[in-house]
Amino acid sequence: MDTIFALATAQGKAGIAVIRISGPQARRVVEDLSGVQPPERGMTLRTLRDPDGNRLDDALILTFTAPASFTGEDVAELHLHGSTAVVAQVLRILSDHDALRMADPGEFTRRALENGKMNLTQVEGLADLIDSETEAQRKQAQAVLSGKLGHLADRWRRDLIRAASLLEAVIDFADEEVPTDVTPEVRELLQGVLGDLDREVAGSRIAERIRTGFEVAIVGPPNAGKSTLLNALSGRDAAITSEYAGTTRDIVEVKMELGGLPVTLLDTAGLRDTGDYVEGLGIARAKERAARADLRVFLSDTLDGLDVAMTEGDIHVRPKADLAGGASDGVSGLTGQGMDRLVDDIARILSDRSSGAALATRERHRLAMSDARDYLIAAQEVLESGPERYDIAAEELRSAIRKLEFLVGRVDVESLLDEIFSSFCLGK
Ligand SMILES: Nc1nc2c(ncn2[C@@H]2O[C@H](COP(=O)(O)OP(=O)(O)OP(=O)(O)O)[C@@H](O)[C@H]2O)c(=O)[nH]1
Ligand SMILES: [K+]
Ligand SMILES: [Mg+2]
Repeated sequence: MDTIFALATAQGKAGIAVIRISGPQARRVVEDLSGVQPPERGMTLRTLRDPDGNRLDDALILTFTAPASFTGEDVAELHLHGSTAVVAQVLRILSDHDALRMADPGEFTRRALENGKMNLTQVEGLADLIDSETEAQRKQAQAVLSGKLGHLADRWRRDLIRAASLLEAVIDFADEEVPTDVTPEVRELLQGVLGDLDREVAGSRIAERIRTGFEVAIVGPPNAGKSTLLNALSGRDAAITSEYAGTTRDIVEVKMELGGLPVTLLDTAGLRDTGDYVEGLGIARAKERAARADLRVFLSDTLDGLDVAMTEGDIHVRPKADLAGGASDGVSGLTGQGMDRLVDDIARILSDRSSGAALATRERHRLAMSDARDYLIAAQEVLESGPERYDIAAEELRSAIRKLEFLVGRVDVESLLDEIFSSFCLGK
């Protein structure tokens, strides 16, 4: 096994930079750099030198011994002064060391997976945690990282293995008197797992949304003040505004955090009949994206003639509240009137929906679980036609079990790994 190294902290100037080294030669490398054998496990302050004895930096060195480390291998961390020059020089010296090579993206985590330190869903949770930008994303990623989805899948798997072995026992008795009727217990086990799977599959789209962000589209007629509102909500001049109707054509997207949730706000072209070819293209885009968005904010006096359907949970708010006087319940991007309430409304609607979020946060999870569910439903049907067909029911159960094993990465994962790890950055 190669010993690998990489900068674990972000590129650029900082108080501290951490270089991580993992593999059988980790301690030897530290000894070469510091001139002293590091403790098996612990922390020391040492001066690092290049092979010619030139001082590189004073570093805090952390050492871990296999298997009690992140990767499950011997690991050393060099906590350096976070100067780009120091980091560049130490990385250069490490590259020249014959026992080392630079890690591939995600390689530390891949080793952790291969050494059984985490399962596949936890790896995904870790990637999400590193990417998380909002409170909801952080909490969701930490739940996945803590192994909750994996534990759930393991419980389902145990129950299904129990059900399959009950059926197998009857099959083995084929020509003799069957000791007991196993159907009730198998039925109960299948129902329990199916109920859980239904709930997880149902909540997985919302969970996926928390991971990737909710889309909120602002729609309305031209000159309603959509772009002005987007700018006010995002606190920057993201979209062009003007008194000319038909200013916005392309969709303008702004990512922001609303009530702890990740939201991408969409500004869209004003909806109207137009003879202008390019404006017409913009309006077609507006309609298409608005229809796909998770939530629409209709900024308009009337909903008539907009040609975008208002669905349950959407918001309708009157524009230019400042012109209507203080009593208006509308919103004004120009003065800020009504904006707090609009933000609260959006956040409340999205967080109500988020309460049903599953632990499954990816399409991969959803597909594995709904496949498992299909096999279980098939098994249920076959089960009711009696012991003669138990062998078929057992086969369906085994297929369901394989899907759950796929979910946590017990089987058939090689093809998945490259895809998952390629999304990691270097040093993770
Ligand atoms: N009084 C008042 N004027 C506003 C308000 N919001 C926007 N305006 C003005 O209305 C005009 C149109 O604003 P925009 O933000 O460009 O409107 P829009 O809905 O994006 O327009 P299109 O992109 O053309 O569809 C500009 O002159 C804005 O300054 C508001 O809340 N109150
Ligand atoms: K305009
Ligand atoms: Mg606009």
